[in-house]
Amino acid sequence: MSALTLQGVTAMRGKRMVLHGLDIIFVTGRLTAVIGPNGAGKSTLLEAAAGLLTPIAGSIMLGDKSLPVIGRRALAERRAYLPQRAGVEWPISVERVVALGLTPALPAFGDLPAALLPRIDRALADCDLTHLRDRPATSLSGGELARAMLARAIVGDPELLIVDEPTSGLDPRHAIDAARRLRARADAGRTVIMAIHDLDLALRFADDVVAVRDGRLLAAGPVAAVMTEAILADLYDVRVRISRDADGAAIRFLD
Ligand SMILES: Nc1ncnc2c1ncn2[C@@H]1O[C@H](COP(=O)(O)OP(=O)(O)OP(=O)(O)O)[C@@H](O)[C@H]1O
Repeated sequence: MSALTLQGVTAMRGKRMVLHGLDIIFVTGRLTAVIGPNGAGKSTLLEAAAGLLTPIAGSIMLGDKSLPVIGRRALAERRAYLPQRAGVEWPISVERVVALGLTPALPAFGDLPAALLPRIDRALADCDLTHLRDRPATSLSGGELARAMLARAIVGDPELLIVDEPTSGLDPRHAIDAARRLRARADAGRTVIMAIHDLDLALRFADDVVAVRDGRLLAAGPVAAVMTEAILADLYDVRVRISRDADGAAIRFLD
């Protein structure tokens, strides 16, 4: 299992410079939350980390090899990426959508190998989708579809799991379940990276936090070191209070 190391990563979107020389290590066996205001560059950072956006400068290494050296095919077998607005264009079943996460492990033609079916069953159950498995994915609610997309990302048990806003649109029960799933992948030794706006979930479930503002690293490190009132106030430009009680910590944004 391998850490993901970014060195001096600079990236553009169209003609705009969006990431400016980022140095970050995403540690194996840890769940890292990427936080920051809208437009900070979180999705761009995740796309670059997934090898789907090529930086104009800097390097990204998975273990001791850079992503271009690993190559697209081998990378597809080792990492899964869930984009922010994942959607389905065709009315294929939820089960089929989840099975797409196994594509790198599938033969090019024919039915799904029976040996892979238990993995699909497990991912469907983990994301509370068993009762929806035969439904066309195009008929799902936004939150149900988000759960199907998360199931697709985790079904292959990738060593590098990168998810962009995995809890967006989910009700509290399913959001907590999703965060717990990602936590479990990290506990199983995978490198897990999630961009997230729900800071209470980040505080509760993440090990490390990477705070990005204007395409630059504002802070990175263990949750307790980064999710402080001072750093969050600086990051979001709003007053912040973190209150703690027997049930844990909660973040309040003040005017
Ligand atoms: N195709 C594009 N062309 C030009 N600029 C883009 C493009 N895509 C994104 N951007 C810009 O890049 C910057 C970073 O966008 P990005 O989606 O990475 O931010 P983010 O932190 O994920 O935001 P959010 O929290 O709103 O999802 C933003 O200013 C955005 O407007």
